[in-house]
Amino acid sequence: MTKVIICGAFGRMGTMIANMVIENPDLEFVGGVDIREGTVLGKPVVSSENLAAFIDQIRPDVMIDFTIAAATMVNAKIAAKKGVALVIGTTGFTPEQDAELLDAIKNVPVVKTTNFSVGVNIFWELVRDAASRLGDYDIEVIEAHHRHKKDAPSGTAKTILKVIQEEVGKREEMYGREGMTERKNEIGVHVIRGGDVVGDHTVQFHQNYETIELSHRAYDRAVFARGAIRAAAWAPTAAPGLYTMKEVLGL
Ligand SMILES: NC(=O)C1=CN([C@@H]2O[C@H](COP(=O)(O)OP(=O)(O)OC[C@H]3O[C@@H](n4cnc5c(N)ncnc54)[C@H](OP(=O)(O)O)[C@@H]3O)[C@@H](O)[C@H]2O)C=CC1
Ligand SMILES: O=C(O)C1=N[C@H](C(=O)O)C[C@H](O)C1
Repeated sequence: MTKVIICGAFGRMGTMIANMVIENPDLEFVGGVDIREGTVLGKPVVSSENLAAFIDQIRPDVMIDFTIAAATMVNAKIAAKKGVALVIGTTGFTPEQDAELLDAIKNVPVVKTTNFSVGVNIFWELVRDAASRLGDYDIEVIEAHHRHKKDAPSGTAKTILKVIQEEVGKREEMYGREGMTERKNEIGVHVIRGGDVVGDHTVQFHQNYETIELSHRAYDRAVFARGAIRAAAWAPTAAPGLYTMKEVLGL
């Protein structure tokens, strides 16, 4: 049985993942980490200050992290120092934070992706294919999320931009437009926040007289949670290193 701890255990993703872990015969939910201490599904939840001692006592195989970037910078480093495999879903890292984190946790297997849904992992490949063929089209990226989301643009949108840039060459990213904004050879990026939108991502390719639009829409956080669970079962079996869902899903 793979022993799992969840960082961000009281959060939207954390609670959903905890409920899926207890339903999975190959995984055992042994506790959590969050800002407040307490319990989730009868298991202890500790704060960052007590995480190292908690790991010594509980000896988890893997920590799943869905928090905020500043918290991951602390908690993932503690877990990696103790040899615990990592599944990281948190988004909103600066490029500097990302580089520092990945260097600090390179001694353990790490599955880190901005989106754990199978559909989005396929969607990124469709976007790559379209961008490789439509490099002379005007490209716009649009994402929408619930009113509580803290980071913008979404991690998934940042990955979309990276994929497009890899195919069409480096273009300036234009975040929203206001005033006199004649279009240049740029990629437009637009962020919508409201209500309980789970996560929508659209890429538009415009040319005179035609538009091609690719969209992914998540209707339930279960699509992310399920992917994180698959990654948690897989990560402790892998050699130390950085992986994405491509390796977990065998894409
Ligand atoms: N990769 C993917 O597939 C997905 C990624 N995400 C990402 O996951 C992250 C979390 O999303 P979501 O669950 O909606 O957010 P929530 O705000 O619901 O959950 C985050 C939890 O982390 C807690 N937290 C804050 N600081 C710390 C800390 N220092 N140590 C431990 N816990 C802490 C929060 O506490 P408090 O509320 O008290 O601040 C909260 O309970 C976001 O970055 C989001 O973008 C989300 C869905 C899918
Ligand atoms: O915060 C969210 O909710 C989500 N965050 C991830 C992101 O930033 O891309 C993934 C998903 O879109 C939901």
